[in-house]
Amino acid sequence: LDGTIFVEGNLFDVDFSAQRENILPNSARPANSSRVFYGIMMDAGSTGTRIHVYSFIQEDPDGLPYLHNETFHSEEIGLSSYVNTPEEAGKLVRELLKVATSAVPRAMWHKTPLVLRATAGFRLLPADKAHVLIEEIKEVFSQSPFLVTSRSVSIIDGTYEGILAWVSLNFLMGHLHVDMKRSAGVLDLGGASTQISFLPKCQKTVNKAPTDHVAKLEILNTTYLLYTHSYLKNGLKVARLLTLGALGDADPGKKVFKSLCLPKNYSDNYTFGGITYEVRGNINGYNGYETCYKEVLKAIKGSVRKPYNVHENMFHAVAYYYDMAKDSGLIEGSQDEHVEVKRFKKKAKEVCGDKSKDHYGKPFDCMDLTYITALLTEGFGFQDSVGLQLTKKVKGFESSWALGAMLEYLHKVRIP
Ligand SMILES: Nc1ccn([C@@H]2O[C@H](COP(=O)(O)OP(=O)(O)O)[C@@H](O)[C@H]2O)c(=O)n1
Ligand SMILES: [Ca+2]
Repeated sequence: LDGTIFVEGNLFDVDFSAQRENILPNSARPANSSRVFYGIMMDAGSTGTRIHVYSFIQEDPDGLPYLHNETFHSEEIGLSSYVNTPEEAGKLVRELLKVATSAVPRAMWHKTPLVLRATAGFRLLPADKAHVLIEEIKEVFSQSPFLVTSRSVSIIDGTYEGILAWVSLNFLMGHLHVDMKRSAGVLDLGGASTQISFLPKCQKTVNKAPTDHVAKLEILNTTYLLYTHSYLKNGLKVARLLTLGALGDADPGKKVFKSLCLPKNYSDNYTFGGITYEVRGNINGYNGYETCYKEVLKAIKGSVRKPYNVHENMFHAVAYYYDMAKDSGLIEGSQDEHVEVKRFKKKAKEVCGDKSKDHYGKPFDCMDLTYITALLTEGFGFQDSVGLQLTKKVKGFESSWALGAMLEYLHKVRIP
């Protein structure tokens, strides 16, 4: 595990196992001999860039640490949208790092690992453009006072993202520390990709899954087989482009993309990943839930796969599942709420059928709610009566893959 590490501009070769000891410093030991340490994880998502500054307490050196505190800040612009202006991406990262310098005590800066993981927005960029952005971020990191290694900045693949979201949620719920049998599945709907992850209870679910839908995960010397898969382009914002038939168009500037999911008189520009598309409602034809449903299936049929027995698990639905439920009034959002799949359908029908409003301000609500309904039922095979736990935070902490990624970086979980 030897590698190269940058510390304040100097280049060293280090043994990461030794480095690991430095990450959990003796000097931070309180009287009760438990150790406190910090870790900084940036989430370069397709629609936002976030920083999580964690402090952990390590009581048993061989066990999992406990999460003590999290300082979180989010900016609603994805670094991948700076595809043609990398210096702007660098500026945003530098800005976000200020959150870390004020959250981590100065004496701990040089021992605190700084990590950024990018998801589907970066996966969709041409490799050379993604590389330039990553190099820009590495440059900003190397100038920071934190502990930066050759592993600090990378694009994670969808399988990792799915596993790490599962680790985060179940870590926060205490299942990893105590009873794995009570683990919950995770449905994560991002802007550009979507993940489903759960620990199958029946062997047949594993046996029937394609090999790339099953991943090994090692926690404290025990190996688990997770069902996990990430569907690139099935995030909410990219699914809009698929529904409009606009994704991958070489010259979208010259075309108008229409959908029966949009209000008839709607006409505007839609920008994603640094590309702008002209979109309109379809004046000809009936626009409502049924016709919209047929359109959104374009994004799902033939790509999203039903696990053998998806009903054996309880699922937490995070990210856009939560945000859309909250924004459309399906849940109050004051705390986590249990919502049956059919309530997404009911809400979609209500919004798509509401001709009294132009839906200006929220023109995509009909498309988005219909897509979520179709993804859950036609895509993953959930029955209407199944309840999902809509989750934003667990015990006050963000339920994001970022925490799992931090634990993986600290070698507390391994993905062999
Ligand atoms: N810590 C976080 C990060 C993102 N999100 C949600 O994730 C969705 C956006 O996904 P994203 O920008 O990370 O896109 P992907 O790169 O995951 O496809 C929004 O619904 C955000 O509110 C969240 O709920 N909590
Ligand atoms: Ca995400």
